[in-house]
Amino acid sequence: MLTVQSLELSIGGSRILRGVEFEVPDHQCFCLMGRNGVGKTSTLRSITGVMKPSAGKITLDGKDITKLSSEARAAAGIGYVPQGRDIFPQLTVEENLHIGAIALGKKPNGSLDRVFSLFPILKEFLPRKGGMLSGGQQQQLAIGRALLTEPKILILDEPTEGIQPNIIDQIGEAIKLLRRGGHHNEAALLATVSQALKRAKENESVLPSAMLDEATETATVLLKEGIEKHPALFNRFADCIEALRKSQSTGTILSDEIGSALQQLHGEEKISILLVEQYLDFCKELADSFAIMDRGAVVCAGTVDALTDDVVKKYLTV
Ligand SMILES: Nc1ncnc2c1ncn2[C@@H]1O[C@H](COP(=O)(O)OP(=O)(O)OP(=O)(O)O)[C@@H](O)[C@H]1O
Repeated sequence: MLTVQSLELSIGGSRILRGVEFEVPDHQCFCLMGRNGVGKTSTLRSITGVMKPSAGKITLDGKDITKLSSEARAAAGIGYVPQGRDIFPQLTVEENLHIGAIALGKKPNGSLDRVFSLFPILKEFLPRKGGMLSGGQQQQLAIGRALLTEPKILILDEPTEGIQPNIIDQIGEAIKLLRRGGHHNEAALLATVSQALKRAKENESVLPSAMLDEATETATVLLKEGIEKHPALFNRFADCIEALRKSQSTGTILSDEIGSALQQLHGEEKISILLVEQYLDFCKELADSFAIMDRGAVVCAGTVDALTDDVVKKYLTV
C-alpha cells in the first residue's frame, strides 16, 4: 500500500500542497482528480522524489520512502509515467523501453512479454525512433518502460491527454489487467481449459462429475462475459480446477494442459495504479477509489460509487 500523509510543498514562497493525505490500497486503481492547477502533478512529483516536500510522510508497503532519492524510490517499486511521457525521440523504441530498467541495474527481459502482450505495436516498432511514434504509441511506450522496472505501483499522470480513442481503450484495458494480474490472452486460455474439461468429461470416469460440470459451466460464463466482470467466480473456478487436478492420478488429461493455462491466467504480478486523470468516464470505469484535490489539499475521497454527479458538479466542473 502507498500512503501519503500531511504532505506540504512550497515553490517560490507559494504553498502548493497543504497537508495532502490519501492511501492507495494494494491492487486497486486509485484516481487523483481535481481541476487544473490544484496540485495533482506536484503530489505525484513529491511521491516520485522529483519534488522535495517540506513536511509529510510517504510510505510504500510500510517502508518510509520520504527521504529516498528518485532512483531509490523506483528501485523500491514506484513506477512513474509523467505527463508528456518523456520519450527520448532519438533513441529507438527498444532503447527507450530498456533505459529505465537498466538505470536501476535490472534485467528487463522478465517483463518484456507482458509489455508486448499489452501493447503489441511496441514489438512491431522496436527499431523505430521514439520520436516517430504517435502520441498514443509514445504513451504506450512510456507505460512499457515503467513496467520493465517491475513496479509495485504504477503512477500515471493524465495518460489519455491528447490521445485517440482506440488507444485510450487499450490503455484502459491494460490498467485493468495490471491491477488484477490478469493475462491479455485470457479468452484463449479459458477456451483451452474448457476444451480440456470437455475431453475429461468424455474420457475420465474417475473425476467427480459434479465438480467437472461446475468447472465447465463457470468457464463458459467467464468466457462469455470476461473475468473482469466476475473476479469472485474466477477464484471459485480456479479453486475448482485445483481440486479436480488434485483428485486425479498423474498423466491424465487435466494435468499438463490445464496446469499451464491456469498458471498463465494466474501468473502475472498484480500492480496498484495511481492515476491522475481529467477524463471523468475513464476514471469512473477504472477506479476502485478516488480523491479530489482543491487548492493543494484533498477535499473529497471515497470509493468510486461516491463519485456522484453532485460531487462532480461541486469539485470538478469548471
Ligand atoms: N515548478 C513550478 N514553479 C512554480 N509554480 C509551480 C511549479 N510547478 C507547479 N506550480 C504551481 O503549482 C500549482 C499546482 O500545479 P500542478 O501542476 O501540481 O497542478 P495540477 O493539478 O497537476 O494541474 P494540471 O492539471 O494543470 O497539470 C499551480 O498553481 C502551478 O502553477
